[in-house]
Amino acid sequence: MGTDAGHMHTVASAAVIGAGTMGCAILSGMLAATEGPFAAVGPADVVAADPGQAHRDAVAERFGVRCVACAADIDRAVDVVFLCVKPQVMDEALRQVNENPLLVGERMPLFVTVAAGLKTPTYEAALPAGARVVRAMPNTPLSVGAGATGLCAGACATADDVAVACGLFSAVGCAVVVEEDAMDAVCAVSGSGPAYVDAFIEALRDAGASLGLRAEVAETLALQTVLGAAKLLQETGQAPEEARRAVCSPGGTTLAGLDALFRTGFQASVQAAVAAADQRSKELSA
Ligand SMILES: NC(=O)C1=CN([C@@H]2O[C@H](COP(=O)(O)OP(=O)(O)OC[C@H]3O[C@@H](n4cnc5c(N)ncnc54)[C@H](O)[C@@H]3O)[C@@H](O)[C@H]2O)C=CC1
Ligand SMILES: O=C(O)[C@@H]1CCC=N1
Repeated sequence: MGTDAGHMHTVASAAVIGAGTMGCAILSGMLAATEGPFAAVGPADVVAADPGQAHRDAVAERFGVRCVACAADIDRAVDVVFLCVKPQVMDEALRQVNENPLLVGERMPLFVTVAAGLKTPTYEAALPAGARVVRAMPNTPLSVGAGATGLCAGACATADDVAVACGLFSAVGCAVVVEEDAMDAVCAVSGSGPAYVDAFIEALRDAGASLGLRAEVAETLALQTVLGAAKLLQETGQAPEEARRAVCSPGGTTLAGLDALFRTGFQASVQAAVAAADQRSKELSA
């Protein structure tokens, strides 16, 4: 990595191992970045590795980056390697990284992993001693530039390494740094969170349909309401409690609705969902 005048490390080249949903979101973020550590990275500086020919063709076409079948085939040294394969095949992907002297030689890249459940010591044990690892837990809205990512540093990662990883995830949403023991909670809140919000939109749509709205109309209204409520909070900086009160007229419809929502256990349901996901994340990483 080079150092610019502001002493912030800049990235000149990167590899993405696993060009699926997350890998493509990361490719898109790094190639679109006009500021931050990835600002200078262009398609010619990036290589993607994926065993799926269809994936490779799609990625080459969409991003104009070079594609190879696996990490062992990467034919250049890079500054950062993003590990974006499923946890179940991470062993194999790391074995292929280890087969490549350009990736595990004297000048090792920074490794940034997005796999759920696998802890940084797992990577540090699989890679040569001294490997710098940053673990990230993004979510699916990353692919539309609106991700929420929690990150933590492995034992050998430097503050600059964390800043580099944050720079990427901030380009496609927001990024927060946490201790590794908080990663299960991050997974439970924001990693899995888009699915809870989807379930809420489904429920709001179905409730509207049960009142006689056409399902498409109810879905359009439910979706835009969730998007709009989140945008209002983000743009005004209001607390959700405050924004919620602004919707409520005394003796009006919203208070009647909220009363029923809370009486029937909405907060307890969300609490239970996050606790169950946190527990499952702990089991998966045990
Ligand atoms: N989908 C989600 O909501 C989230 C996923 N994650 C993590 O992101 C990682 C990737 O997930 P997705 O992108 O959703 O999966 P995906 O299935 O869309 O992409 C994985 C890609 O890895 C490729 N692959 C398999 N073996 C490989 C190998 N040895 N070398 C190179 N590529 C290989 C597959 O062909 C596939 O294209 C997972 O570890 C998951 O835990 C993290 C946060 C949220
Ligand atoms: O469901 C899962 O296990 C992964 C982690 C966060 C989102 N998807």
